[in-house]
Amino acid sequence: MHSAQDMTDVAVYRRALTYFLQDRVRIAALVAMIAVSVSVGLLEAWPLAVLVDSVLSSEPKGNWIHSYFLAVLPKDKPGQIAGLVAIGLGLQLVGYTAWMGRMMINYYLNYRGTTRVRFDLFTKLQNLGLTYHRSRPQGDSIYRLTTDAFGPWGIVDVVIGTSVAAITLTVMTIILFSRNVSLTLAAFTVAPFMIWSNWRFGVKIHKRALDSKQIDADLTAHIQQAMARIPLAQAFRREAFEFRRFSGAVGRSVEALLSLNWQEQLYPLARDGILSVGGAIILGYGGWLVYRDQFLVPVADGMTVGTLLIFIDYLRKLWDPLKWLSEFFAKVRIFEAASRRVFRVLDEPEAVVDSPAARWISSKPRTLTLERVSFDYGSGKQILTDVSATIRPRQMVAFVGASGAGKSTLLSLMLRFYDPTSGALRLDGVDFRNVRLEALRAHFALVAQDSLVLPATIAENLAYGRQNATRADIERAAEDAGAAEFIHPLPDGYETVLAEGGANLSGGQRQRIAIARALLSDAPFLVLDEPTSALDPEQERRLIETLHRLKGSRTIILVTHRLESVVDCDCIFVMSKGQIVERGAHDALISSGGAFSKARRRAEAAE
Ligand SMILES: Nc1ncnc2c1ncn2[C@@H]1O[C@H](COP(=O)(O)OP(=O)(O)OP(=O)(O)O)[C@@H](O)[C@H]1O
Repeated sequence: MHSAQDMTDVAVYRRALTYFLQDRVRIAALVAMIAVSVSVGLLEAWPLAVLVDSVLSSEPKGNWIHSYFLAVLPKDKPGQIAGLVAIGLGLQLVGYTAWMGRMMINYYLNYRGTTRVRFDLFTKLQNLGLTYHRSRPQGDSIYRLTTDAFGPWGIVDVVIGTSVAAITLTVMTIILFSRNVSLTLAAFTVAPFMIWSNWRFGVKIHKRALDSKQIDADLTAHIQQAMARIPLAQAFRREAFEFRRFSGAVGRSVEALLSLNWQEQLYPLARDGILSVGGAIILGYGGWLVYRDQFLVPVADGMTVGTLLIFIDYLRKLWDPLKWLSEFFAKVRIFEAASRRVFRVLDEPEAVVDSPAARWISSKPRTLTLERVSFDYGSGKQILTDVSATIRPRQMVAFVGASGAGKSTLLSLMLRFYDPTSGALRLDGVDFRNVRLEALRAHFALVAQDSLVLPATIAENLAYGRQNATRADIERAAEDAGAAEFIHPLPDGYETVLAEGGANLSGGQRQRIAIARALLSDAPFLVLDEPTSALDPEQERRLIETLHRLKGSRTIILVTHRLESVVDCDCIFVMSKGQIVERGAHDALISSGGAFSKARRRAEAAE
């Protein structure tokens, strides 16, 4: 399959259509509804024409269309009048029903198809690696999911609408020409102006509406960022600066809206102006033709009042199909661009994928081996170089080293957020790349540096990694992580709802929630990135005790700057510039007098 970048337009349309193929029956129903409502629209004016020309006239002047109406009407005049009223009402009723059916099927197809697009896109975004997500603002993915996802339906809708418009216009033109060629030509003198104004306003309004939407999205993002920056702005007295930025964004939004409103007001003005001129031409010229054919030089098949009424009605009905036709290219381009943005993400290669040979392995304590692992984030700058290590089941090990040494990067490889550029990570000798991703990740419970908490209850936060956890499990994990002591005094306890980003918790409390969440998961490896950075010495001591207690049941991999917390680890890996430069138990490292012992001495001196 071609990637979205080099897909031809037709290929994009075809791909858009695939999202609606399973609704073919409904698409057929939609086309049927459209056919009914268009036909009713074309017939609407005929009962009046029949009434004027064939029923009320002393000399009936109807044509073959009239004869169809008359065939179903009674022979007496009152009966014919009543019959035409009934037909008129019936047509209205059928027209409204078909219109309603058309709109409901349209909504249904739109929402169902767009939901499928969104499901695909959401799943893809979830599978795309951190390299993708970190290289783009979050707003980009949100925009694709919320707005661009409507692109494929937009294409289908425009293609159906334009095809119907072309057919309607053709039928209307044939009927008009069959009634009177010169009046049809006169009526069509306003068609170029209709096309021009539809094209001009259609494109402008559409573009301005999109601009305005984008500017509003920017404004929302701006407000979100400004709210998050309030403490910073207050601390650095930047309120006036923030206000200027905010008022600038609001100003742009107002300007965009005004510019859109202006075009929205001009459009009906232009439309009504053109229709009035067209109406005047038909009334003037058509009126004269009726006078000529009926009174001046009467002719059998001449212009009648009824036909004039049809012309006046059809003039208004020309507007919609011409609008569809004149806007086709502009509209389809916009939806095509939106669809391409969706397909581009769907075609994005996934950095980390299950290979066909990947197999399922059960989650249990296993030996983790790093075998000459090297890695760079794609910029060419080597972050890890030839890192080798073996971590046996139920060991507690620590990675220590200066900031930027590559410790967190190494943990990311353990969760297979990335694959190494060379070398391999193995579980019981099996290369990570040969294990199903889900099975692999089930081995690891991560406490990341940022201690992410969700805007949900504390209990839901803790059970995020283990849906079937009982209240007893949750409380035990909270107890072990030292979180229970601040949860219990809360009025709603475990049912307390946490604010977005955990704003109603201290940094240490957030960290303990994240630790409890990891403890609650069944994963045999507990991977902790700086778990004690926000804890006070007492809390840190208790957490280390908990980790020691867990040592017998799980493998613990700790990344820390707090060297006193690694004293009892089975092995300490000292990292520098992406390499392991020392390794061993605490006492052995101290007695070797290397980098670790120097750092430990410096830390003790600082205390
Ligand atoms: N997503 C990324 N893209 C590019 N470079 C990155 C990315 N994440 C980290 N780096 C770089 O990789 C190097 C190692 O970073 P890493 O976070 O692994 O170090 P660390 O030892 O965990 O540091 P700290 O102790 O401060 O957390 C740093 O130079 C950092 O700038």
